[in-house]
Amino acid sequence: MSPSPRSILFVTGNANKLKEVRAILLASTEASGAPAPFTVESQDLDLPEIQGTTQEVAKAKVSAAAQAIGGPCITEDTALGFEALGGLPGPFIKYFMKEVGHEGLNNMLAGFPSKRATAICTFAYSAGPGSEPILFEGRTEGKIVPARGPTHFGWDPVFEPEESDGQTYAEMDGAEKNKISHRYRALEKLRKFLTEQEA
Ligand SMILES: O=c1nc[nH]c2c1ncn2[C@H]1C[C@H](O)[C@@H](COP(=O)(O)OP(=O)(O)OP(=O)(O)O)O1
Ligand SMILES: [Mg+2]
Repeated sequence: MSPSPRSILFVTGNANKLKEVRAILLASTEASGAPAPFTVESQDLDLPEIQGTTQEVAKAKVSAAAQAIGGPCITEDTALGFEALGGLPGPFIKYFMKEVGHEGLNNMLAGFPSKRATAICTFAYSAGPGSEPILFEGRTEGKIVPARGPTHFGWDPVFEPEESDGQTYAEMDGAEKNKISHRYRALEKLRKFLTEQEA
């Protein structure tokens, strides 16, 4: 009989992230044929998010989460960087989305020849309060386009990945997005780390 998998606490207030993380882990487990190395439980905490690089933001967030929880946990930060703007908005994309929306993100690039953008996902793992966070990063290259597709999840309608045959993330089937997404690529690294830790 296989032991029940360890449960990892994912501190996030974003239900779409949690849904994608669970779907990606399920698909990886099915593909490998091995039992799930871990399951994901979630808790929503209102954590301060500092200014800085994606790595600095991710480390500070998971450290605050581990402190608040008093134990091991993971967090995830998503950034969207525009080539023409030297990587901005980057980790500040949430505030840009809220204030200027899909149209504003497009207008920000008017006058720049390059519409290239990189979606960056950074998972951070902390073994507990005071321990040094470990980061797992995934990137997907694409471009910013006028919004197309359902508007359920953030900037999905304005991001067209290079590997998508001309569809935006929002137009893609969820399972297809999860095969090439920034989140998938970062989560694969985290999954390998946690699987090796178990062994
Ligand atoms: O795959 C994605 N496709 C489209 N939009 C996305 C995606 N992933 C995050 N997003 C949005 C949500 C938020 O507007 C910003 C990231 O901000 P970020 O701080 O990482 O997320 P959050 O505050 O919603 O949740 P959390 O409690 O985990 O910090 O980009
Ligand atoms: Mg956040």
